[in-house]
Amino acid sequence: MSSPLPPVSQVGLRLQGLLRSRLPGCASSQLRRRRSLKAAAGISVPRPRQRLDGRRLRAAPASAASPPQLSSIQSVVLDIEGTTSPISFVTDVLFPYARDNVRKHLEATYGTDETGDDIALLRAQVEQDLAEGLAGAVPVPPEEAGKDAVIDALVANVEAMIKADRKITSLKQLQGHIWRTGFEGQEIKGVVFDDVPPALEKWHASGIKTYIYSSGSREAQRLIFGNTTYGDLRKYLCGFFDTTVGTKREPRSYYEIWQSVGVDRPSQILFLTDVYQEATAAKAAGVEVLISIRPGNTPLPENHGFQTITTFAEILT
Ligand SMILES: CSCCC(=O)C(=O)COP(=O)(O)O
Repeated sequence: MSSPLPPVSQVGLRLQGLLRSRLPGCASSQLRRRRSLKAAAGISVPRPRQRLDGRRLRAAPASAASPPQLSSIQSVVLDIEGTTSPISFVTDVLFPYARDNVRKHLEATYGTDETGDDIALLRAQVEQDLAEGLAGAVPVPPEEAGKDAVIDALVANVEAMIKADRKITSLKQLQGHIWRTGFEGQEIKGVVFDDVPPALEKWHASGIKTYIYSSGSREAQRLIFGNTTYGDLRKYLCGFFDTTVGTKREPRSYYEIWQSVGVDRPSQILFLTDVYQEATAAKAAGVEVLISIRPGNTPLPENHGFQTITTFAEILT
């Protein structure tokens, strides 16, 4: 499963000589085949946009100390918090919204299948936390104790989980459902850095497939990218991965993503993250990694050994 990365000096940001006959975005080879069949039958097929040529793919000279090469990248996988979006958007907007609305959400949706699933996942997590003696875990009484007692206990657990910034599926799934109300009511807008939309658009146009891998649930990811201050960016994205594929600090998760993305080698995937442990896990799985340095991010360990970027514009021009 692992394939060693080239030395940092050889890893770079120039996406040169990328797939010569790519269709824009997420089009599969099956779609490519359908296009050529239709073309052969004389049916008019919209032409994919011209691939980027070498000149347009040159790395931005200003920010890259030594112009880098990532000549075989076919897919880009993006972390959200600290990479596509400011950490403050997550910690100062999303998390408080979930904390402030968890009780209201549970009260309004108690008895629905969706919330029943959310509660079952939370119960299982709390039982595990209690068995491990985790601080902040509160027993959740059985349903017979009544809706109010169950909700009181759930709210206490969820508040503790949010405070501890736990990246667990049970919390993330519920948060996504709470955020949905905020996005639908336009109380929340997805925030991405200015350089993200143009990069997504250019990668899409050049046939590079871009995916999101976040601890936030896939539904939450779709809400964020579907409702950004730049509009709906989902048209540039080919898929979403969350903790159901595994946690972001385990190499196995990146192996699973590689299998789903479907490229020949993990080294054809570029993962961008701000978290050193995630970068290390991805690298161990043979995936190429760049670390994102954004305002407000946690400083990296000294001698971390990864190449860094401060804007996606360093990966394209
Ligand atoms: C779907 S975005 C919400 C972000 C979130 O809940 C989170 O914990 C951030 O995780 P990431 O893996 O994007 O750093």
